[in-house]
Amino acid sequence: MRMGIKTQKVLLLEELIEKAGGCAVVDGGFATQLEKHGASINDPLWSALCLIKNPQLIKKVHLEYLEAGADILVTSSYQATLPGFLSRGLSMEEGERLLQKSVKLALEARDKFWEAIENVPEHRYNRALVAASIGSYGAYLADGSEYSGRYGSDVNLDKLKDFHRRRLQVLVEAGPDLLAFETIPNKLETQACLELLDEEDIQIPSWICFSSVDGEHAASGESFKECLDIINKSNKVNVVGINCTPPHFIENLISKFRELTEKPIVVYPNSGEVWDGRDKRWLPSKCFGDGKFEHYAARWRDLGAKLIGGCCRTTPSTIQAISKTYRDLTGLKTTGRQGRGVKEGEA
Ligand SMILES: C[S+](C)CC[C@H](N)C(=O)O
Ligand SMILES: N[C@@H](CCS)C(=O)O
Ligand SMILES: [Zn+2]
Repeated sequence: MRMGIKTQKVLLLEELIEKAGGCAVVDGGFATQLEKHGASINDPLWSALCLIKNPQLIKKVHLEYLEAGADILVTSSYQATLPGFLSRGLSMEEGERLLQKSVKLALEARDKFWEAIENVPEHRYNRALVAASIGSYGAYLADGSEYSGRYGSDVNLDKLKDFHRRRLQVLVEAGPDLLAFETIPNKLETQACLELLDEEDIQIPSWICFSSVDGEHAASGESFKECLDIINKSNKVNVVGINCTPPHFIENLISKFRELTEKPIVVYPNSGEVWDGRDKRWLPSKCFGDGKFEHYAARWRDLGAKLIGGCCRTTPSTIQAISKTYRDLTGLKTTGRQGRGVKEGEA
């Protein structure tokens, strides 16, 4: 019997985690790295502006994260939305093409990198997977509400489903390996994502990641128990976790999630700086600063997280450090620039 696409893609993800020694590395702050290269994204479209203005820079950033050792690339579609593009005077077709392009650029970067590396003797990379980013409704609002979950009384389940539906369809048709729902701040949007995955009968794996501003609850203040109880009933969500949340909250949140779900856990926190949605800038971290990200990351792996990376204000050097830490812990030896993926004695 032929294996369904769902099973194939889930297997790809499981195999990747296994090949990486039990914990695969997600890339780091995508928008952050665009800015490091001089991109100006102080705009309602934020990083998605580069899909219009400088798509080649997007590919370059993906390649930098691959080079650093990322096993999973997250696409540039976090704040790429059809209403966002329409409000800039683009047509529906142009908007859909930009969404497709976000996946295409990541797939091209992955294939280019893998072609260059796969025949290099004793290379230590894994063939990366591409996760299509689906930022929350709050990301589209561009008012910082992905960190509060306060969407206003006019926003109900149907409105959130309408907002997400067409983008989800277009991204899936573009052929990513998985879907990454990012900075989901409340239970209502969780429910909307779950219903859409079912209604659209999505056949690729997905993760749902929450933001948290207190290290205990979802950003809205709702309990993670409420959010995870509904996710646990879905077989369309393969992995759950936290992104764009200060790193000093992550240890407690992994332990909490492990009590609340049997699904594998993904964490990719930010640097600890705090986004000021009104002034559109990062404010210095209040509590984070002494520990190094990769030392925290070793602990997150020990606690059982299966996918670990960085979000805003982390860079390829963060990812390279995490990748090296895991390799050392797993007894994976290095050759050349950046080795991962082959156990000592196997090479
Ligand atoms: C992850 S946040 C820093 C992205 C930007 C935000 N949605 C805004 O546009 O203000
Ligand atoms: N994938 C997005 C997440 C922002 S919170 C980015 O890295 O830009
Ligand atoms: Zn972020």
